[in-house]
Amino acid sequence: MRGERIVGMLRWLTAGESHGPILTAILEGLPAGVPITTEVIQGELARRRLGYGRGARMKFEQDAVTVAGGVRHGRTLGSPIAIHVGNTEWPKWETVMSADPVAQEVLDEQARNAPLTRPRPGHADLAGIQKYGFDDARPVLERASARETAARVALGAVAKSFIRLTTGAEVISHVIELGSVVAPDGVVPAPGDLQRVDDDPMRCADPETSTAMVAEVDAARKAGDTLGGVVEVVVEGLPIGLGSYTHWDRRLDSRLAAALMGIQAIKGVEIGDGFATARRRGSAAHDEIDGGDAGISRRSNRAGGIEGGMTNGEQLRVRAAMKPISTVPRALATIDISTGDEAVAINQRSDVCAVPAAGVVAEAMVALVVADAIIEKFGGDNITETTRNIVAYNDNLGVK
Ligand SMILES: Cc1cc2nc3c(=O)[nH]c(=O)nc-3n(C[C@H](O)[C@H](O)[C@H](O)COP(=O)(O)O)c2cc1C
Ligand SMILES: C=C(O[C@@H]1CC(C(=O)O)=C[C@@H](OP(=O)(O)O)[C@H]1O)C(=O)O
Repeated sequence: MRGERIVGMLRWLTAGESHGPILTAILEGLPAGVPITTEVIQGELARRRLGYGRGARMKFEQDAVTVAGGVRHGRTLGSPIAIHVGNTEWPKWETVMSADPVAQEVLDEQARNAPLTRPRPGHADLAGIQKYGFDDARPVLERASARETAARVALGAVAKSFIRLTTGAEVISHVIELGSVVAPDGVVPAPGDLQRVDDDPMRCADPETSTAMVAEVDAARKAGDTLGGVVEVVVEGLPIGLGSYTHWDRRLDSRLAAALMGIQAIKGVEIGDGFATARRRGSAAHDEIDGGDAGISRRSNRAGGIEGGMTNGEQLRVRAAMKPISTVPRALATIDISTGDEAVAINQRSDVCAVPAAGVVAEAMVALVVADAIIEKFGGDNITETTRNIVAYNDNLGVK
Protein backbone atom coordinates (compact mmCIF):
# COMPACT_ATOMS: atom_id res chain seq x y z
CA MET A 1 0.00 0.00 0.00
CA ARG A 2 1.27 3.45 -0.88
CA GLY A 3 -0.66 6.64 -0.18
CA GLU A 4 0.50 8.02 -3.51
CA ARG A 5 -0.63 4.80 -5.23
CA ILE A 6 2.53 4.23 -7.24
CA VAL A 7 2.55 0.62 -6.08
CA GLY A 8 -0.35 -1.49 -4.87
CA MET A 9 -4.09 -1.27 -5.13
CA LEU A 10 -5.28 -1.47 -1.54
CA ARG A 11 -5.25 1.47 0.83
CA TRP A 12 -5.81 1.26 4.55
CA LEU A 13 -5.89 3.74 7.39
CA THR A 14 -6.68 3.71 11.08
CA ALA A 15 -7.68 6.49 13.48
CA GLY A 16 -8.44 6.69 17.17
CA GLU A 17 -6.76 6.86 20.57
CA SER A 18 -6.15 4.12 23.13
CA HIS A 19 -8.77 5.41 25.59
CA GLY A 20 -10.99 7.13 23.02
CA PRO A 21 -14.55 6.00 22.25
CA ILE A 22 -13.70 3.98 19.12
CA LEU A 23 -10.97 3.01 16.73
CA THR A 24 -11.86 3.51 13.07
CA ALA A 25 -10.35 1.42 10.29
CA ILE A 26 -10.82 1.87 6.54
CA LEU A 27 -9.83 -0.52 3.76
CA GLU A 28 -10.23 0.68 0.19
CA GLY A 29 -9.70 -1.19 -3.07
CA LEU A 30 -10.91 -4.71 -2.24
CA PRO A 31 -13.07 -6.44 -4.89
CA ALA A 32 -16.77 -7.10 -4.29
CA GLY A 33 -17.96 -10.46 -2.99
CA VAL A 34 -15.47 -11.20 -0.21
CA PRO A 35 -17.32 -12.99 2.61
CA ILE A 36 -17.01 -11.22 5.98
CA THR A 37 -19.16 -10.91 9.09
CA THR A 38 -19.03 -9.00 12.35
CA GLU A 39 -18.58 -12.34 14.11
CA VAL A 40 -15.47 -13.25 12.08
CA ILE A 41 -13.89 -9.85 12.80
CA GLN A 42 -14.81 -10.19 16.48
CA GLY A 43 -13.17 -13.62 16.50
CA GLU A 44 -9.90 -12.21 15.14
CA LEU A 45 -9.98 -9.45 17.76
CA ALA A 46 -10.47 -12.07 20.47
CA ARG A 47 -7.34 -13.86 19.19
CA ARG A 48 -5.36 -10.62 19.64
CA ARG A 49 -6.22 -10.67 23.35
CA LEU A 50 -4.71 -14.13 23.78
CA GLY A 51 -1.41 -14.94 25.36
CA TYR A 52 0.10 -15.48 28.76
CA GLY A 53 1.67 -12.32 30.16
CA ARG A 54 -0.83 -9.68 29.10
CA GLY A 55 -2.04 -7.09 31.59
CA ALA A 56 -5.30 -6.44 33.40
CA ARG A 57 -6.74 -4.25 30.65
CA MET A 58 -7.10 -7.27 28.35
CA LYS A 59 -9.50 -8.85 30.85
CA PHE A 60 -11.94 -6.05 31.57
CA GLU A 61 -11.99 -4.22 28.23
CA GLN A 62 -14.04 -5.52 25.31
CA ASP A 63 -13.66 -4.81 21.57
CA ALA A 64 -17.14 -3.94 20.24
CA VAL A 65 -17.16 -4.30 16.43
CA THR A 66 -19.46 -2.37 14.08
CA VAL A 67 -19.06 -2.77 10.34
CA ALA A 68 -20.02 0.73 9.26
CA GLY A 69 -19.56 0.57 5.49
CA GLY A 70 -18.61 -1.49 2.45
CA VAL A 71 -20.32 -4.76 3.45
CA ARG A 72 -23.88 -5.96 2.87
CA HIS A 73 -25.39 -9.29 3.85
CA GLY A 74 -22.00 -10.77 4.63
CA ARG A 75 -20.19 -9.79 1.40
CA THR A 76 -17.99 -6.83 0.52
CA LEU A 77 -19.48 -4.36 -1.96
CA GLY A 78 -16.27 -3.10 -3.59
CA SER A 79 -16.73 0.23 -1.79
CA PRO A 80 -14.47 1.33 1.10
CA ILE A 81 -14.88 -0.91 4.12
CA ALA A 82 -15.23 0.97 7.42
CA ILE A 83 -14.96 -0.82 10.75
CA HIS A 84 -15.40 0.68 14.20
CA VAL A 85 -13.88 -1.02 17.24
CA GLY A 86 -15.59 0.45 20.25
CA ASN A 87 -13.93 0.59 23.66
CA THR A 88 -16.29 -0.57 26.38
CA GLU A 89 -14.20 1.31 28.98
CA TRP A 90 -14.98 4.66 27.32
CA PRO A 91 -17.35 5.94 30.03
CA LYS A 92 -14.39 6.05 32.45
CA TRP A 93 -12.33 8.10 30.01
CA GLU A 94 -14.97 10.50 28.68
CA THR A 95 -13.47 13.51 30.42
CA VAL A 96 -9.79 12.67 29.91
CA MET A 97 -10.26 12.04 26.21
CA SER A 98 -13.16 14.37 25.43
CA ALA A 99 -12.91 15.76 21.90
CA ASP A 100 -14.57 18.96 23.09
CA PRO A 101 -13.10 21.38 25.64
CA VAL A 102 -13.65 20.51 29.33
CA ALA A 103 -13.70 23.16 32.09
CA GLN A 104 -10.60 23.10 34.34
CA GLU A 105 -12.70 22.61 37.49
CA VAL A 106 -14.21 19.46 35.95
CA LEU A 107 -10.74 18.19 34.99
CA ASP A 108 -9.49 18.88 38.52
CA GLU A 109 -12.14 16.52 39.96
CA GLN A 110 -10.37 13.37 38.64
CA ALA A 111 -6.74 12.36 39.25
CA ARG A 112 -6.84 10.64 35.86
CA ASN A 113 -6.89 14.05 34.15
CA ALA A 114 -3.58 15.20 35.65
CA PRO A 115 -0.80 15.78 33.08
CA LEU A 116 1.66 12.88 32.70
CA THR A 117 5.03 14.56 33.08
CA ARG A 118 7.39 11.58 33.62
CA PRO A 119 7.98 10.16 30.11
CA ARG A 120 8.65 6.42 29.88
CA PRO A 121 11.91 5.30 28.25
CA GLY A 122 11.27 3.08 25.23
CA HIS A 123 7.97 4.78 24.44
CA ALA A 124 7.12 7.65 22.11
CA ASP A 125 6.48 9.85 25.19
CA LEU A 126 9.50 12.17 25.32
CA ALA A 127 10.27 12.63 21.63
CA GLY A 128 6.53 13.01 20.99
CA ILE A 129 6.21 15.74 23.63
CA GLN A 130 9.22 17.53 22.15
CA LYS A 131 8.09 17.13 18.54
CA TYR A 132 4.46 18.22 18.97
CA GLY A 133 5.07 20.83 21.66
CA PHE A 134 2.99 19.22 24.44
CA ASP A 135 3.62 19.52 28.19
CA ASP A 136 1.95 16.18 28.90
CA ALA A 137 2.60 12.62 27.62
CA ARG A 138 -1.14 11.82 27.43
CA PRO A 139 -1.71 13.13 23.88
CA VAL A 140 1.34 11.15 22.69
CA LEU A 141 0.83 7.81 24.41
CA GLU A 142 -2.83 7.64 23.48
CA ARG A 143 -2.04 7.28 19.79
CA ALA A 144 1.37 5.59 20.13
CA SER A 145 -0.26 2.78 22.14
CA ALA A 146 -0.61 -0.63 20.56
CA ARG A 147 -4.34 -0.45 21.26
CA GLU A 148 -4.41 0.77 17.65
CA THR A 149 -3.44 -2.71 16.48
CA ALA A 150 -7.06 -3.78 17.13
CA ALA A 151 -8.04 -1.70 14.09
CA ARG A 152 -5.39 -3.37 11.95
CA VAL A 153 -6.47 -6.84 13.04
CA ALA A 154 -10.07 -5.97 12.07
CA LEU A 155 -8.89 -5.07 8.54
CA GLY A 156 -6.62 -8.10 8.46
CA ALA A 157 -9.69 -10.31 9.00
CA VAL A 158 -11.13 -9.03 5.72
CA ALA A 159 -7.81 -9.42 3.89
CA LYS A 160 -7.48 -13.01 5.16
CA SER A 161 -10.94 -13.86 3.89
CA PHE A 162 -10.03 -12.47 0.46
CA ILE A 163 -6.76 -14.47 0.36
CA ARG A 164 -8.51 -17.67 1.51
CA LEU A 165 -11.23 -17.40 -1.11
CA THR A 166 -9.00 -16.52 -4.06
CA THR A 167 -5.96 -18.73 -3.33
CA GLY A 168 -6.95 -21.14 -0.55
CA ALA A 169 -3.98 -19.89 1.51
CA GLU A 170 -4.15 -19.39 5.29
CA VAL A 171 -2.05 -16.83 7.17
CA ILE A 172 -0.78 -18.31 10.44
CA SER A 173 1.58 -16.99 13.10
CA HIS A 174 3.36 -18.60 16.02
CA VAL A 175 5.82 -17.51 18.69
CA ILE A 176 9.34 -18.85 18.12
CA GLU A 177 11.29 -16.92 20.78
CA LEU A 178 10.29 -15.44 24.13
CA GLY A 179 13.05 -13.72 26.09
CA SER A 180 15.88 -16.26 26.21
CA VAL A 181 13.68 -19.26 25.27
CA VAL A 182 13.98 -20.34 21.63
CA ALA A 183 11.82 -22.95 19.82
CA PRO A 184 13.80 -25.69 18.04
CA ASP A 185 14.55 -25.17 14.34
CA GLY A 186 11.94 -26.53 11.99
CA VAL A 187 8.90 -26.05 14.24
CA VAL A 188 6.39 -24.61 11.76
CA PRO A 189 2.61 -24.98 12.11
CA ALA A 190 0.69 -26.50 9.18
CA PRO A 191 -2.36 -24.62 7.81
CA GLY A 192 -4.71 -26.73 9.98
CA ASP A 193 -2.75 -26.01 13.18
CA LEU A 194 -4.09 -22.53 13.89
CA GLN A 195 -6.52 -23.63 16.61
CA ARG A 196 -3.84 -25.71 18.32
CA VAL A 197 -1.49 -22.71 18.32
CA ASP A 198 -4.22 -20.38 19.61
CA ASP A 199 -5.01 -22.87 22.39
CA ASP A 200 -1.42 -22.72 23.62
CA PRO A 201 -0.84 -20.06 26.33
CA MET A 202 2.15 -18.64 24.42
CA ARG A 203 0.82 -19.33 20.91
CA CYS A 204 3.89 -21.54 20.49
CA ALA A 205 3.68 -24.61 18.22
CA ASP A 206 6.03 -26.69 20.42
CA PRO A 207 4.48 -27.64 23.81
CA GLU A 208 7.81 -28.14 25.60
CA THR A 209 9.11 -24.75 24.49
CA SER A 210 5.81 -23.18 25.51
CA THR A 211 6.19 -24.48 29.08
CA ALA A 212 9.65 -22.89 29.28
CA MET A 213 8.22 -19.64 27.88
CA VAL A 214 5.48 -19.54 30.54
CA ALA A 215 8.16 -20.00 33.23
CA GLU A 216 10.17 -17.16 31.64
CA VAL A 217 7.13 -14.84 31.84
CA ASP A 218 6.50 -15.82 35.49
CA ALA A 219 10.14 -15.11 36.37
CA ALA A 220 10.06 -11.70 34.63
CA ARG A 221 6.79 -10.77 36.34
CA LYS A 222 8.23 -11.73 39.73
CA ALA A 223 11.28 -9.59 39.05
CA GLY A 224 9.11 -6.59 38.06
CA ASP A 225 10.42 -6.87 34.52
CA THR A 226 9.14 -7.34 30.95
CA LEU A 227 9.99 -9.47 27.91
CA GLY A 228 10.10 -9.40 24.12
CA GLY A 229 10.47 -12.16 21.57
CA VAL A 230 10.15 -13.26 17.97
CA VAL A 231 7.07 -14.27 15.97
CA GLU A 232 6.93 -16.04 12.64
CA VAL A 233 4.14 -15.72 10.07
CA VAL A 234 3.70 -18.46 7.47
CA VAL A 235 1.46 -18.55 4.41
CA GLU A 236 1.16 -21.74 2.40
CA GLY A 237 -0.21 -21.85 -1.15
CA LEU A 238 0.29 -18.37 -2.60
CA PRO A 239 0.57 -17.91 -6.37
CA ILE A 240 4.05 -17.49 -7.86
CA GLY A 241 5.05 -13.92 -8.75
CA LEU A 242 3.41 -11.69 -6.12
CA GLY A 243 5.60 -8.59 -5.89
CA SER A 244 8.33 -7.81 -8.40
CA TYR A 245 12.11 -7.53 -8.81
CA THR A 246 11.68 -4.53 -11.14
CA HIS A 247 11.79 -1.75 -8.55
CA TRP A 248 12.63 -1.48 -4.82
CA ASP A 249 9.15 -0.54 -3.71
CA ARG A 250 7.49 -3.26 -5.78
CA ARG A 251 9.46 -6.00 -3.99
CA LEU A 252 7.21 -8.09 -1.75
CA ASP A 253 9.99 -8.48 0.84
CA SER A 254 10.36 -4.70 1.10
CA ARG A 255 6.60 -4.27 1.47
CA LEU A 256 6.36 -6.99 4.13
CA ALA A 257 9.28 -5.55 6.08
CA ALA A 258 7.74 -2.06 6.11
CA ALA A 259 4.36 -3.41 7.21
CA LEU A 260 5.84 -5.51 10.02
CA MET A 261 8.20 -2.75 11.18
CA GLY A 262 5.12 -0.53 11.38
CA ILE A 263 3.84 -2.56 14.34
CA GLN A 264 4.59 -0.94 17.70
CA ALA A 265 7.72 -2.40 19.34
CA ILE A 266 8.87 -4.42 16.29
CA LYS A 267 12.61 -3.84 15.88
CA GLY A 268 13.68 -6.46 13.35
CA VAL A 269 12.26 -8.39 10.39
CA GLU A 270 13.68 -11.49 8.71
CA ILE A 271 12.54 -13.04 5.44
CA GLY A 272 13.03 -16.81 5.59
CA ASP A 273 16.25 -17.66 7.44
CA GLY A 274 17.28 -13.97 7.25
CA PHE A 275 20.31 -13.30 9.43
CA ALA A 276 21.21 -17.01 9.69
CA THR A 277 21.50 -17.11 5.89
CA ALA A 278 24.03 -14.28 6.01
CA ARG A 279 26.29 -16.52 8.13
CA ARG A 280 26.20 -19.46 5.69
CA ARG A 281 28.23 -20.17 2.59
CA GLY A 282 26.36 -19.77 -0.69
CA SER A 283 26.32 -23.53 -1.29
CA ALA A 284 24.35 -23.96 1.96
CA ALA A 285 22.32 -20.75 1.76
CA HIS A 286 20.08 -21.16 -1.29
CA ASP A 287 17.31 -23.52 -2.32
CA GLU A 288 18.20 -25.89 -5.16
CA ILE A 289 15.59 -26.43 -7.85
CA ASP A 290 14.19 -29.79 -8.96
CA GLY A 291 12.12 -30.53 -12.07
CA GLY A 292 10.46 -33.70 -13.26
CA ASP A 293 6.92 -34.96 -13.82
CA ALA A 294 5.69 -33.79 -10.43
CA GLY A 295 6.50 -30.21 -11.44
CA ILE A 296 9.08 -27.69 -10.34
CA SER A 297 10.03 -27.67 -6.65
CA ARG A 298 12.75 -26.45 -4.27
CA ARG A 299 14.81 -28.84 -2.15
CA SER A 300 14.63 -26.47 0.82
CA ASN A 301 13.00 -23.17 1.72
CA ARG A 302 15.69 -21.09 3.36
CA ALA A 303 14.54 -18.09 1.32
CA GLY A 304 11.12 -18.14 2.99
CA GLY A 305 9.23 -18.33 -0.30
CA ILE A 306 10.58 -15.09 -1.79
CA GLU A 307 13.29 -14.74 -4.45
CA GLY A 308 13.92 -11.50 -6.30
CA GLY A 309 11.20 -9.76 -4.32
CA MET A 310 8.56 -12.20 -5.63
CA THR A 311 6.78 -15.21 -4.20
CA ASN A 312 8.30 -18.37 -5.70
CA GLY A 313 5.56 -20.85 -4.83
CA GLU A 314 7.20 -22.11 -1.61
CA GLN A 315 5.77 -21.37 1.83
CA LEU A 316 6.05 -17.64 2.67
CA ARG A 317 7.86 -17.33 5.99
CA VAL A 318 8.63 -14.00 7.70
CA ARG A 319 9.71 -13.16 11.24
CA ALA A 320 9.39 -10.09 13.42
CA ALA A 321 11.39 -9.32 16.58
CA MET A 322 9.58 -7.46 19.36
CA LYS A 323 11.45 -5.49 22.00
CA PRO A 324 10.49 -6.01 25.67
CA ILE A 325 7.43 -4.06 26.83
CA SER A 326 8.58 -0.50 27.50
CA THR A 327 6.54 0.18 30.66
CA VAL A 328 8.73 -1.75 33.07
CA PRO A 329 7.05 -2.30 36.47
CA ARG A 330 10.39 -1.77 38.23
CA ALA A 331 10.20 1.69 36.73
CA LEU A 332 13.07 3.10 34.71
CA ALA A 333 14.83 6.40 35.34
CA THR A 334 13.54 9.50 33.59
CA ILE A 335 13.00 13.19 34.27
CA ASP A 336 9.91 15.13 35.27
CA ILE A 337 9.44 17.54 32.37
CA SER A 338 7.54 20.01 34.57
CA THR A 339 10.58 20.51 36.85
CA GLY A 340 13.55 18.98 35.00
CA ASP A 341 14.25 16.87 38.11
CA GLU A 342 15.24 13.21 38.13
CA ALA A 343 12.21 10.90 38.47
CA VAL A 344 10.94 7.40 37.79
CA ALA A 345 8.76 6.78 34.73
CA ILE A 346 4.94 6.68 34.80
CA ASN A 347 3.74 3.15 35.47
CA GLN A 348 0.15 2.26 36.23
CA ARG A 349 -0.06 -1.24 34.79
CA SER A 350 1.38 -3.04 31.82
CA ASP A 351 1.71 -6.26 29.92
CA VAL A 352 4.74 -8.36 30.97
CA CYS A 353 4.86 -9.67 27.44
CA ALA A 354 2.63 -9.22 24.39
CA VAL A 355 4.52 -11.38 21.90
CA PRO A 356 1.60 -13.83 21.30
CA ALA A 357 -0.66 -10.85 20.49
CA ALA A 358 2.01 -9.31 18.27
CA GLY A 359 1.88 -12.52 16.21
CA VAL A 360 -1.82 -11.98 15.53
CA VAL A 361 -1.11 -8.37 14.54
CA ALA A 362 1.72 -9.55 12.29
CA GLU A 363 -0.71 -11.95 10.57
CA ALA A 364 -2.98 -8.99 9.83
CA MET A 365 -0.15 -6.90 8.36
CA VAL A 366 1.10 -9.80 6.22
CA ALA A 367 -2.48 -10.48 5.06
CA LEU A 368 -2.97 -6.85 4.00
CA VAL A 369 0.32 -6.78 2.06
CA VAL A 370 -0.37 -10.13 0.38
CA ALA A 371 -3.98 -9.16 -0.48
CA ASP A 372 -2.64 -5.95 -2.01
CA ALA A 373 -0.11 -7.88 -4.11
CA ILE A 374 -2.80 -10.35 -5.28
CA ILE A 375 -5.05 -7.52 -6.45
CA GLU A 376 -2.11 -5.78 -8.09
CA LYS A 377 -1.21 -8.89 -10.08
CA PHE A 378 -4.63 -10.38 -10.80
CA GLY A 379 -7.02 -7.41 -10.66
CA GLY A 380 -10.77 -7.92 -10.68
CA ASP A 381 -13.68 -5.86 -9.44
CA ASN A 382 -15.28 -8.94 -7.95
CA ILE A 383 -13.85 -12.14 -6.56
CA THR A 384 -15.05 -14.21 -9.52
CA GLU A 385 -12.83 -12.13 -11.82
CA THR A 386 -9.87 -12.28 -9.45
CA THR A 387 -10.18 -16.04 -8.95
CA ARG A 388 -10.64 -16.69 -12.68
CA ASN A 389 -7.44 -14.74 -13.39
CA ILE A 390 -5.49 -16.71 -10.78
CA VAL A 391 -6.76 -20.06 -12.11
CA ALA A 392 -5.90 -19.14 -15.72
CA TYR A 393 -2.41 -17.99 -14.69
CA ASN A 394 -1.76 -21.15 -12.67
CA ASP A 395 -3.01 -23.32 -15.56
CA ASN A 396 -0.62 -21.53 -17.87
CA LEU A 397 2.29 -22.21 -15.50
CA GLY A 398 1.18 -25.80 -14.98
CA VAL A 399 0.68 -25.15 -11.25
CA LYS A 400 -2.17 -26.98 -9.48
C1 LIG B 1 0.14 -6.12 21.01
C2 LIG B 1 1.02 -5.15 21.74
C3 LIG B 1 0.78 -4.85 23.08
C4 LIG B 1 1.58 -3.95 23.77
N1 LIG B 1 1.33 -3.71 25.10
C5 LIG B 1 2.11 -2.83 25.76
C6 LIG B 1 1.92 -2.55 27.15
O1 LIG B 1 1.00 -3.08 27.79
N2 LIG B 1 2.74 -1.70 27.76
C7 LIG B 1 3.76 -1.09 27.09
O2 LIG B 1 4.48 -0.32 27.68
N3 LIG B 1 4.00 -1.34 25.79
C8 LIG B 1 3.19 -2.17 25.12
N4 LIG B 1 3.41 -2.42 23.78
C9 LIG B 1 4.55 -1.82 23.15
C10 LIG B 1 4.41 -0.35 22.93
O3 LIG B 1 3.28 -0.04 22.17
C11 LIG B 1 5.71 0.07 22.25
O4 LIG B 1 6.78 -0.37 22.99
C12 LIG B 1 5.86 1.54 22.13
O5 LIG B 1 4.93 1.99 21.18
C13 LIG B 1 7.24 1.94 21.70
O6 LIG B 1 7.72 1.12 20.68
P1 LIG B 1 8.26 1.76 19.35
O7 LIG B 1 9.51 2.51 19.70
O8 LIG B 1 8.54 0.63 18.42
O9 LIG B 1 7.14 2.64 18.87
C14 LIG B 1 2.64 -3.32 23.09
C15 LIG B 1 2.88 -3.60 21.73
C16 LIG B 1 2.09 -4.52 21.05
C17 LIG B 1 2.38 -4.81 19.60
C1 LIG C 1 -5.15 -1.74 25.09
C2 LIG C 1 -4.34 -2.53 24.46
O1 LIG C 1 -2.98 -2.63 24.68
C3 LIG C 1 -2.38 -1.65 25.44
C4 LIG C 1 -1.14 -1.29 24.71
C5 LIG C 1 -0.25 -0.46 25.52
C6 LIG C 1 0.85 0.23 24.82
O2 LIG C 1 1.51 1.08 25.46
O3 LIG C 1 1.10 -0.06 23.65
C7 LIG C 1 -0.39 -0.37 26.88
C8 LIG C 1 -1.49 -1.01 27.64
O4 LIG C 1 -2.53 -0.12 27.84
P1 LIG C 1 -2.63 0.71 29.22
O5 LIG C 1 -1.36 1.51 29.26
O6 LIG C 1 -3.86 1.57 29.09
O7 LIG C 1 -2.72 -0.32 30.28
C9 LIG C 1 -2.07 -2.17 26.83
O8 LIG C 1 -3.21 -2.69 27.48
C10 LIG C 1 -4.81 -3.47 23.43
O9 LIG C 1 -3.95 -4.17 22.89
O10 LIG C 1 -6.03 -3.50 23.16
